[in-house]
Amino acid sequence: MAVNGKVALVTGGAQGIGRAVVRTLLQNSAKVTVVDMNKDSGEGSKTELDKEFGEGNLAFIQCDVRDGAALRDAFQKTVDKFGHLDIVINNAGINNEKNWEKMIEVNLTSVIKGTYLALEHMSKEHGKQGGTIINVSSMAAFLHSPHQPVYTATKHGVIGFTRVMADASIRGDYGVRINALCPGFVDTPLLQSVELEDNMGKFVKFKDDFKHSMNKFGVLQPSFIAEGMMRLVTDSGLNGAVMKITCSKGIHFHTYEPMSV
Ligand SMILES: NC(=O)C1=CN([C@@H]2O[C@H](COP(=O)(O)OP(=O)(O)OC[C@H]3O[C@@H](n4cnc5c(N)ncnc54)[C@H](O)[C@@H]3O)[C@@H](O)[C@H]2O)C=CC1
Ligand SMILES: CCCCCC(=O)/C=C/[C@H]1[C@H](O)CC(=O)[C@@H]1CCCCCCC(=O)O
Repeated sequence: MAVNGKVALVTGGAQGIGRAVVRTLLQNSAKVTVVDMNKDSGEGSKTELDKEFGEGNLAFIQCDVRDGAALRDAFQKTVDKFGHLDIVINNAGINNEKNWEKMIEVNLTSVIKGTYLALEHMSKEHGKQGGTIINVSSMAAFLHSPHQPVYTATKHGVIGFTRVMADASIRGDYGVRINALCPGFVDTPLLQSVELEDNMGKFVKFKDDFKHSMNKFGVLQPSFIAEGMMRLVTDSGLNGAVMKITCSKGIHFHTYEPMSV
């Protein structure tokens, strides 16, 4: 898929990895809607990006992705403003083992909601033109920390759901490619959460273990993750792929044993 002229929706696009991919999409002449709960970050990011890429290419919609009606409205507003939808990146995520029910809602339930809403606006089963979806998981699904049981569970869930939906898209001729992206540690504000009892609960006493892991595995830049995302967007041969991005191996893919049946 060529990106120029395409319309993208990115959840959690106001900062971190999401903001990096929003900027890359704009650099490639896409129209973008940023869906994020943080009004200040979202409006600030829009102001900066409008200065760099001109007005009319970026919309910011304040929305908590857990609010299904608001998320549905954000998708519709995107289509109303830009005419169609081609790319959806379900990126919004948190690290909160203390309020783990909320974390499941954000990291997994909202990714499912975002995927289904994306299909409503892109799938040929709904008379649309096709498109591509990226769901953001984590390397925590392959090399986990004992201090992140529910974060790890949500990221495993994203992979499982994404792989099944990719198969469903083939079987149902949706015309939509659906892939997962699994970064290692990335230099964003999310990493600061390991220091906070409000986020880690009883696991906060193990924060030095995270620092050790970061030193051992290295910390990636958001722009590199955006590079991987753009490959998932543009490579029409990728569906059901699980892209891994690490300091040691760069951008690569997980391979699964073929199913025996
Ligand atoms: N930073 C890292 O080391 C890694 C991050 N990831 C994943 O990448 C994704 C992005 O993370 P980062 O950019 O690092 O985090 P971040 O904390 O820097 O940015 C996350 C963005 O999502 C927004 N957000 C959070 N909850 C929301 C909600 N309920 N509704 C709407 N927006 C919401 C925040 O306002 C923020 O703008 C997450 O899914 C995270 O789990 C995966 C592997 C490593
Ligand atoms: C610290 C807040 C969690 C958000 C960032 C994230 O998803 C971190 C994942 C790490 C998890 O906490 C434990 C890990 O080891 C994950 C990173 C694994 C990187 C593996 C790199 C392997 C390699 O380079 O070969």
